[in-house]
Amino acid sequence: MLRTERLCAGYAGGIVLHEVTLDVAAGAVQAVVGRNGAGKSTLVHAVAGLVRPCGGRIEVDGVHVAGRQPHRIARCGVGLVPQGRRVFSRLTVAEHLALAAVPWRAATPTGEGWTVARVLELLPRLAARLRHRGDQLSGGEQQMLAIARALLGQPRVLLLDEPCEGLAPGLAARVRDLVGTLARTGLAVLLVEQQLQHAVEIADRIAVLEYGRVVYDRPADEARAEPGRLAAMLSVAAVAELPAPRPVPGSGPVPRT
Ligand SMILES: Nc1ncnc2c1ncn2[C@@H]1O[C@H](COP(=O)(O)OP(=O)(O)OP(=O)(O)O)[C@@H](O)[C@H]1O
Repeated sequence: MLRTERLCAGYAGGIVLHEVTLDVAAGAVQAVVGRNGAGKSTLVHAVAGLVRPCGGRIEVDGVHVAGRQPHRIARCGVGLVPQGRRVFSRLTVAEHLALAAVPWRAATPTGEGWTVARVLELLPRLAARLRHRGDQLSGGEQQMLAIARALLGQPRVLLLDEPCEGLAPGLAARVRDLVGTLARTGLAVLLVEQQLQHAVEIADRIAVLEYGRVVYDRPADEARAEPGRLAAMLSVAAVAELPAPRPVPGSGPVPRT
């Protein structure tokens, strides 16, 4: 669904991403972990069109999108949940959702488009906050709103830049559950995470970015079997073992978050 091939991107100060090749299948979560400044946000921004690539390819469902304007890439089915949520402090939840809704866009992989009603069914907490302004929401509610906004763009590829950053552990776990649930609707999810432990709970594959290069990219099961190697790559304290995948219901009703 999403493929970056030898993708290079950077800023006036120099190249940050060096020949990054990743494949994210529909229904799968590809986590990208790395230290501060490794280039994780640059990767997400390059895919979304916010940073112009200087080499390589970005394909969404086989269509080469690198270099297109962000709104055109969004129309190709790429949704971004940016780092720090970026909700508007003066707009209400209802106003955010109304602005984000694009019902004319192609349906999601399951054939069902995301409507405001469907999003609120998935995120009932937002339904109870419709009249609240962005600056009246908790961090977790803002994150839910940022995800809701991205879903209303009818993405087939969802880019999440550190969605659990700054959230209390319980809320962060709920966001991770939600990400797993969304992947199981058929979305291809590219999840940028600093916390290795968080990434392995929901990822199908784990890649490590080091100085803008992919130095590791394996199925999550293999990554879980070699926690020491990953910890060394990320220069984090040795982890005795990594958590098992979170059980995400594959069938039955969508859990409420
Ligand atoms: N707008 C920008 N202009 C110039 N340089 C930038 C810009 N944004 C990021 N950089 C630089 O690019 C490099 C990679 O930054 P990036 O934000 O992609 O890393 P990251 O892995 O997401 O880090 P973090 O985990 O701290 O968010 C850093 O050296 C950073 O200073």
